Parts: sequence; C-alpha cells; structure tokens
Amino acid sequence: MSINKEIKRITTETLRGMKGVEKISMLTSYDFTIAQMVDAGGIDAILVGDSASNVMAGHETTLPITLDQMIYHAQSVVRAAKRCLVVVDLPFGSYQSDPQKALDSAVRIMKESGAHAVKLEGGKEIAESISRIINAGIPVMGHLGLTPQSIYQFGTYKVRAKEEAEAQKLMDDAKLLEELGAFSLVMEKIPADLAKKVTESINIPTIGIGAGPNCDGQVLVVHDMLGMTHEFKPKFLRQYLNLYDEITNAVQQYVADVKSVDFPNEKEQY
Ligand SMILES: Nc1nc(=O)c2c([nH]1)NC[C@@H]1CN(c3ccc(C(=O)N[C@@H](CCC(=O)O)C(=O)O)cc3)CN21
Ligand SMILES: CC(C)C(=O)C(=O)O
Ligand SMILES: [Mg+2]
Repeated sequence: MSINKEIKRITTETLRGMKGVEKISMLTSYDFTIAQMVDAGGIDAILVGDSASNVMAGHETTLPITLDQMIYHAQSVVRAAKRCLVVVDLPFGSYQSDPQKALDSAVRIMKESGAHAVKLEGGKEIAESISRIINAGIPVMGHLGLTPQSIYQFGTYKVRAKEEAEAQKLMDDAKLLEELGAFSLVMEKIPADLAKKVTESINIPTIGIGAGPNCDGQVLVVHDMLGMTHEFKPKFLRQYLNLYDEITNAVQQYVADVKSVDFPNEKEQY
C-alpha cells in the first residue's frame, strides 16, 4: 500500500507476477542523475550493484566496496526512483561470515537507504543467512553462476557451469533459493540452455546477464549499455549508445572554446 497514490510502485510481488507473462527489465544505477533517467525510461527494477566498485570507483574487482559506500549509492538512487523497484547488492564481506552479520548488513541497507530489497551472491553456502534476512521481512534476490565476489576462486570471468557438476549445483541452488523464499534470482554468464532449464524448473523469476533469452528478465550495467565504460565489450553486451566518444568529443570542444575565448560569449555573461 502506497501513501503516494499518483505513481504505482513496482514491488517484488509485481515482479513475481510477471513470470511467464511479461519480461522483466533491470539496469544498474549508482547515483541520482542516472537513476532518474533510468526510472523515467520505464525500467521495472534498478540494481544498485556492487559493480559501483568498478564503474564508480575504478577498482579492478567488486571486492573493495564497503557497506557504507553501497548505502551512499543506494540513498542517491532511492531519491530518484519513483516507479521502479530498487534492489541493493550486499557487498563482499558484509554477509559471508555469519547469518547475524548478514541480517545486520541487510537491515542497515533497508533502514538507511529506503531501498526495497537486497541481493546476495551464492546458494547453499549462505542459505542460513538468506533465511535470516527473509524472516526479518526483507525481500532477497539471489545471484548464481558467475558471482564476481568469488573472482579469486574462479580465476577468470569466463562462462560458468559448463560442466555437469557445476550445472547440477546451480540447479540445486536455484531450487533452494526458491524454497528459502527468495523473490527472484540473477544468473550471470552461464549457458543459455542451462538458464532455460532453471527458469522452467522454478516459480520465481530469473534475471539473466549473459544467460540467453529464456530467462524471465535481463539486467545490464547501465554504463556498459550506454557505452560509457571504455573497452568493456563482453559478448553478452548490447551497446545502445557510444557515450564515451560523445562525452570525450564534447569535452574536447569545450577545451577548444575556452582556449579560443569563444566561450563565454555575450549571452553567456552578466
Ligand atoms: N562495468 C561492469 N559491467 C559488468 O557487467 C560487471 C562489472 N562492471 N563489475 C562486476 C561484474 C563483473 N562482470 C563481468 C566481468 C567480465 C566479463 C567478461 O566477460 N569479460 C571478458 C573476458 C572474460 C574471459 O576471461 O573470458 C569478455 O570479453 O567477455 C563479464 C562480466 C559483470 N559485472
Ligand atoms: C551485473 C549485476 C548482476 C551485478 O551484480 C552488479 O552490477 O553488481
Ligand atoms: Mg553485483
């Protein structure tokens, strides 16, 4: 129930109801200005991803970003998101050690940012933590396949679950997440056939990134699809703009205009 009757908010229940009816669109955002445009574009859900560690802070991996930093990003996005659901990644180190810590971290995100749900990477290993968070009334989105917080265990960002054993574990983890009460599940960089099989075998929506067309929805990093992240072009990415070149060219023009005193002109002064 919303106090603001003007805009109908998309909820975790809305997303659940979209499975098999309508595909779910999701993009990341980390700040107010981008989130405002993503919400206005009609997105179903925004992910405040720990990819902020790469995209916003310039780190090599998602590991360094802190819970405080994730909360700062989430607060900015929540201020802009009028219509879509806002999901926030629990960062590396904020939930893996024990269920109490996981719950405390999720509670901080919900209390301090006003976001609507949290996302955690992993299956069986973190089952107890997922239960604790869900039992506290906080909606949880799962994340299986290429889970970037485990990059030093994987060694590469190559496609996951190509072998039978890992594919079977992913199937089991997906079913477990559903049983635990997760409202949805991200599957990252896995074979399209496996993603299709998982999607057909559970009743919660799957959101794919590099997981083929048979997931219930798709997610991308917004800076990637806008062409802002220089030279990041994995096979699964569709680039809708080339803002890296657009912005670099605009800056070049500005530099030239300042040097030549073309800017500011008579109309641009008092
Ligand atoms: N900007 C950005 N976009 C993302 O999608 C993203 C992040 N950052 N940071 C966190 C994770 C890491 N992700 C990644 C990282 C690399 C590939 C990737 O496919 N990279 C290369 C090489 C892979 C290989 O070693 O074979 C590729 O060309 O596909 C995919 C997703 C997804 N997430
Ligand atoms: C790539 C998506 C699923 C993510 O977890 C992130 O952006 O952090
Ligand atoms: Mg993430």
